[in-house]
Amino acid sequence: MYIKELYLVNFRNYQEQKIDFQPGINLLMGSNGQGKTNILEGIGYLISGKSAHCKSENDLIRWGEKNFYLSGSFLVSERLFMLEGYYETGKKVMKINQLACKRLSDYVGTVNGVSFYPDDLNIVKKGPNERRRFIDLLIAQIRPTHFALLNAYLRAVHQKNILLKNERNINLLRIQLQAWNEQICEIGSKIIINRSEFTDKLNTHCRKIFQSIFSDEDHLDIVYQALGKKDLEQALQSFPEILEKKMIQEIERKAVLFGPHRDEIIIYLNGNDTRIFASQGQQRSLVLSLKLAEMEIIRNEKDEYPILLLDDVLSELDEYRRDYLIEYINTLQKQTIITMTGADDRITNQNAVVYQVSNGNIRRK
Ligand SMILES: Nc1ncnc2c1ncn2[C@@H]1O[C@H](COP(=O)(O)OP(=O)(O)OP(=O)(O)O)[C@@H](O)[C@H]1O
Repeated sequence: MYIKELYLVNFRNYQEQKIDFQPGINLLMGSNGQGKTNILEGIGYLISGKSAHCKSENDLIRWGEKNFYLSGSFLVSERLFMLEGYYETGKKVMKINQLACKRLSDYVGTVNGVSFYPDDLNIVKKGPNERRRFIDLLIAQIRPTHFALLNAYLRAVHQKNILLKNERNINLLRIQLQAWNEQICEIGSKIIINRSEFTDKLNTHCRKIFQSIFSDEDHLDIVYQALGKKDLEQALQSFPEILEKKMIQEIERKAVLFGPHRDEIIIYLNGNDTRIFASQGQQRSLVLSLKLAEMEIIRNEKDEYPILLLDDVLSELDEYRRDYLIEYINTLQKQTIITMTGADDRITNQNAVVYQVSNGNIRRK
């Protein structure tokens, strides 16, 4: 699959810009702060219906403007898809082939992409939130209903929180909490099952990739701990019981304390938690492995490689890992869009199309 054309209006530092991409390697070159990452952000937004970096879509609107519009034509299994995104405060419309989608779960998954930004290091370095987000986004690309499950689950948790804060009658509170717990259990179990399945897939691919970019002797293990349990069946069986047992604690604290929104995904390298013990270089190689594993998982499920978006990551890697990634891109021969501040012969020699990005303008070289 690949993006043929991108059109942006009032998106970040672009007033109006159209870009034609080629199916192979596309290099966006320019100095710092010119708008290279913003192009990847635009493509990523069209693919996922979400921003990779901004919590509020208002931040994506060009300063001084009231809305933004994006459109892209994509080729997927030789079929042409036109994706569009429009946003103004309080209104968001995502369209596939001119039809507006009611829910994000109706929109995602049409086109797939894997992006690698320098701050993706947080997937390994930071808390479980980042790893849950990573795996949830991966699942949603293949199984868009996962987004619907997450939304339904978060709504139930939100309602339960309101109840815990406001209901003073303890008997009434208990009855209502039981009803919410049943819902949380039902939806939460489906989320846990999806995450567990995809953690297994990640484990299989990531292990092999990490060994090839690091060393054969290193053993990687990604463990999804649902509800604090390492065993999936045990977690699912004990879910209702845990919620029942913890009810008193939740009433005392007036907050929802347990459920898959708190789950951990721990990445072990030779038995040690990589968040604490891996070196910066090992953490980078690990993120690279996770991203390339994501490529393989999507390819296996969709029979096509996703679009690869790389934001200035070559400069973040040491020479060996950089060579590995360049070799990967060159042999992959699929669409890759890379941002760089300076030319790298090993990429520019590979029939790459080069674009010069300068202050919100793009020119093909
Ligand atoms: N909402 C916005 N409206 C207008 N300009 C914006 C907006 N958000 C960010 N910018 C501008 O976009 C530019 C940053 O663009 P971007 O991050 O794409 O740069 P870059 O070329 O990738 O830079 P670097 O090489 O430093 O990563 C900055 O000049 C910033 O001020």
